[in-house]
Order: sequence, then C-alpha cells, then structure tokens
Amino acid sequence: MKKAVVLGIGLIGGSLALCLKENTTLDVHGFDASEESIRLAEAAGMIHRGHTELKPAVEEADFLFLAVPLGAAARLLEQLAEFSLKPDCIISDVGSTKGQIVQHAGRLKNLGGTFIGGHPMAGSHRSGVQAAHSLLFENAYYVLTPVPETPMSEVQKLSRLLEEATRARLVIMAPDHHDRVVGAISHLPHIVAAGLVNQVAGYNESNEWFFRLAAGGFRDLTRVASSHPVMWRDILLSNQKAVLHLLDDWVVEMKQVRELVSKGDAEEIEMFFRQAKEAREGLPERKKGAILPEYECYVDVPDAPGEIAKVAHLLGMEGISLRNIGVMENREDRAGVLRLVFHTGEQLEKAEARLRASGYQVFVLDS
Ligand SMILES: NC(=O)c1ccc[n+]([C@@H]2O[C@H](COP(=O)([O-])OP(=O)(O)OC[C@H]3O[C@@H](n4cnc5c(N)ncnc54)[C@H](O)[C@@H]3O)[C@@H](O)[C@H]2O)c1
Ligand SMILES: O=C(O)C(=O)C[C@]1(C(=O)O)C=C[C@@H](O)C=C1
Repeated sequence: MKKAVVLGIGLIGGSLALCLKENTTLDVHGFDASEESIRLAEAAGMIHRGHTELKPAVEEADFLFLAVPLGAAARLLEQLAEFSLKPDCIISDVGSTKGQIVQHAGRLKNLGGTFIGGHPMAGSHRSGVQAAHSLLFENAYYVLTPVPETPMSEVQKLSRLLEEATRARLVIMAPDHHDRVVGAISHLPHIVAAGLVNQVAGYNESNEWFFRLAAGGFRDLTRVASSHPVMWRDILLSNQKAVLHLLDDWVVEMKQVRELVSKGDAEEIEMFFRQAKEAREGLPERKKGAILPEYECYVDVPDAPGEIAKVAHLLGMEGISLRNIGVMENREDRAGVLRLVFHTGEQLEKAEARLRASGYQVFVLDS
C-alpha cells in the first residue's frame, strides 16, 4: 500500500489528511510537533497513524505534504534533505506563497524525490486540527506551481491524486505569478482587515461604543483579522516584493478616495461605489458543499438558552426546512450569529422575510 504523510495536522493538514483517507486507498500518516494534535487526529480517525518524530514518519513515504506555517516548512524541507527519501517520492506543500519555498526546495540538492509547490485556495480564520473538515477544498481552486525542470509525469500524478482526494479544481501556475495574484486577493485583504481592526481598536480604547456598535459591515469585512498571526507573519515575509507593490497601490487608491471626499465630489464618490459593486457582482461563483449550491444567511441572536430552537420553530411553522444550521463563534461580545443554510433560493427568501418580520437582523451575503 502506498503511503502519504501530512506534516502539520492543523486546519489545512487535517483537512487534507481526511480527504486522502476518505477518498483514496493510501495509508495516511500524520506528523505534528504537537502531541495533542496527533492524539486528536487519531481519535477523530483523520489518519491511520500519527507521529511526533520526523524520521520514522517520512520513511518509505510515496507522498509528503508540508502543512505547517511557511517558516517551519522551509526548516522541515532542510530536515527532509538529511534523510534518504524514496527517489520517486513526491513532496508538496500547501503554503500560501510559492516563490520562496519553491526556490528553497530547488537549492536543497540532497532533497530526494520531486518537490512540487501547492496551494489550496480555501481556508478559514480558524486554525488547528479541530477546525479541519473533509469538504474544505471541494470546488475550490488548488494551485500547483511546478518549475520547468519538474517532470510532467510527477505533476500529473500529484494533480490526479489531489483531484481525487479533495475534489478541488487543480490549476498550474508559475510561482511568481501565483504570488502576485494571491497577494492581491488574499494577502492585501488580510492586511486591510487587520489594519482596520487595529485602527478601530485604538478608538475603542477611549470609547467602547466603537466595538459595541460594530454590526454586519465591520464584522463581514474583518472576519479574517481573527486568522493565525504566525501564519500571516510568514506569508508577508515570504511575499515581500508583491505585498509592498500592492500596499503602494492601496495607498494611492485610498488617497484618491480621500481627495473625492475632501472635494465633496458626489458624482465621483457614487462612481467609486458603483464600479466596486459591479465588479463584486461579477466575481465568479464558488459553489461549495456536496452537490448543491449554498443558500445561506446569517442571523444575529442573543446568546441565551432556547434561541436556536426559537428560530428553527419560526421557520418550521412556515414549512421552511433547513439544510444546515451552525453557530458562528466570531462574536466577541454577548450576542451570537446563526448560519442557516436552505435547499433553495426561494426558501432562503421566505426565511429572510419571516425572520425580519419577527425582529431579527438577517444578513444575506452575495456569493
Ligand atoms: N488557514 C488558511 O486559510 C490557509 C489556506 C490555505 C493555505 N494555508 C497554508 O497552510 C499552512 C498551514 O496553515 P493552517 O491554517 O493549517 O495552520 P494551523 O495552525 O491550523 O496548523 C499548523 C499545524 O502545524 C503544526 N506545526 C507547526 N510547526 C511545526 C513544526 N515545525 N513541525 C511539525 N508541526 C508543526 C502545528 O502544531 C499545527 O498543528 C500555512 O503554510 C498556510 O500558509 C492556510
Ligand atoms: O477564508 C478565509 O478565512 C481565508 O482567509 C482563506 C484564504 C483567503 O485569503 O482566501 C487565506 C489564506 C490562504 O492562503 C487561502 C485562503
């Protein structure tokens, strides 16, 4: 039986291990510096076998996946270069930037097997093995970044395995191209979200109404500011050039808005928002979930006993059936947010109207 080892059983590594175990015939091993994560992964049946020592974990491996923060991934690669891996072993990673790690692997002349950079474009602000789930990558793009020297047969082998395991859409990109694009749609937004939260947190220190009044807009826009600081530190450090360029453009963009506001230019201000709305509505849809698209909304509820039952009862009385219900944990204060998923858009609309009529605040996100 062929062996796959996931190094780092957190959100992404745990999800990948689950996918490999559920959807392939591979013997799936997990390695993590944290004994607790390995214990949890074994207990949840995420892996066939867990390790906290590297050498026995990677021996005889046919596939190795590095799923640790980028700084740790570079150090793990150096350690792997000291072992004699199987010559046909494929080593990949899931890191959010690709240029630096691909270059690093290329320089490690003793590294056995073939290294192919990888990055699933799916994730969460949550981290750790407890946040892992097997549908995380479904229908998401999964980028592979081979270099010209990488044998095509190995790229195909990895691509087929990942497609089978994760049901993601595999795409191939040059590492630098990947870093420029992902810098704009992921790294810059994370910086903006964190900067905004820090700015408002500063105001809130002397006046706590700032956080208390924060509603959908602030919360939607800043969800990702709850992400793992070490992971994001490593992402910015490993994508310095692209991020600096993007930040310069962002400053120009903000200066332009400042100018419009300072001039009181109504027409141009409206145009600024109109252009963004049109562009946002043109984003390609990403349908998640087994087969069905998600018809979902978020409802603010007081964090009190019986609140979930009250919402479910209201909907039940209208004959609206729920496909899924979840409690979001991203509220710092006393209220909570329920995520409701319906089978059809019609049911979603009906539920929205019913809940609003009963005084609930309902948010429907554009897909
Ligand atoms: N979180 C996301 O949304 C997301 C999405 C795509 C890719 N990624 C990338 O995936 C990688 C992992 O991120 P995550 O969100 O799964 O993080 P995580 O914190 O959930 O998991 C990381 C795991 O690695 C372990 N670990 C850390 N250093 C280690 C070391 N030296 N040796 C062994 N184990 C070690 C930790 O104990 C933890 O279990 C990062 O490189 C990140 O850039 C993250
Ligand atoms: O959904 C989130 O919370 C994420 O931040 C996921 C996200 C992203 O920016 O889209 C974060 C980093 C990854 O490299 C890929 C995906």
